[in-house]
Amino acid sequence: MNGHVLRMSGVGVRRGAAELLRDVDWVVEEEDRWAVIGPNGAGKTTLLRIAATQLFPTSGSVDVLGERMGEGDVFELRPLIGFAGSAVANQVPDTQNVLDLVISASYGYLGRWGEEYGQPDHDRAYAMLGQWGARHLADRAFGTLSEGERKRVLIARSLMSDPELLLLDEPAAGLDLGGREDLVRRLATLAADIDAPALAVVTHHVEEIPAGFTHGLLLREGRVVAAGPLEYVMTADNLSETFGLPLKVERVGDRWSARAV
Ligand SMILES: Nc1ncnc2c1ncn2[C@@H]1O[C@H](COP(=O)(O)OP(=O)(O)OP(=O)(O)O)[C@@H](O)[C@H]1O
Repeated sequence: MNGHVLRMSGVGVRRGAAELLRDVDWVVEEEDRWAVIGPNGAGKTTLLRIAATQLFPTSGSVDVLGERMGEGDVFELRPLIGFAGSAVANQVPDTQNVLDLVISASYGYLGRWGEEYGQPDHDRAYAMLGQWGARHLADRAFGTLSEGERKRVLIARSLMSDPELLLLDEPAAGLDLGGREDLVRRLATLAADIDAPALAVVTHHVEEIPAGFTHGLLLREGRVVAAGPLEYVMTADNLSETFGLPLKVERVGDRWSARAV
């Protein structure tokens, strides 16, 4: 696997005249925990969908878990890549049972289609739901869950197959303050687990970067403003350029905050 979980070189995505991503280089190693930060429309979801092998770039090369995209069978890779976000949530029928949604992820499916699962699968699905504070939701229909409950169920689902790369697209979006802090704390616990997969979490807000995250990638209008260890990337200059306004950035303990000056 050359030590890299993910390597993008010169990646671009074009749709008509629009350049969604431009010349993106990004290397994720096994032990990395990345925050991908940028304003609305910066290309964050597009970037994550490429990493999840759901979208093929127009230019450049992508290696995921040792496979060059376009050369191997992506269906074999998919159970090794956990992916949660609104792109996944939007595909889940409202009537989908939560336990079935989680358990079926071990085979890369989105919901149950009559296949049989053993006791170990059930035990792991309950364990994953428990780890994300959602065990009590196992028998509910997905459409009846609150936004925060959906987020936690989808993260539990994304970990079901014991992936080597976990991609979370705006896991804290739409959560109230308590819900956000609970989620950020759970993500910090995951980040501290040496057996956890490589992580990449998309957010608009530096306040949502969990403790223990190691790297940051700042995106603006499809291009990388800065990428690397958080302490080097999270400067006022870099974040001001990323969001297009003068910002003051502070590190408060193991968390970050930013506000306009
Ligand atoms: N098929 C398409 N044709 C043209 N433009 C597109 C297409 N798909 C996406 N875009 C544009 O590409 C840009 C990047 O979209 P993307 O969803 O990756 O951004 P994002 O950083 O995740 O945004 P947000 O934070 O608002 O979710 C947006 O301006 C979007 O409108």
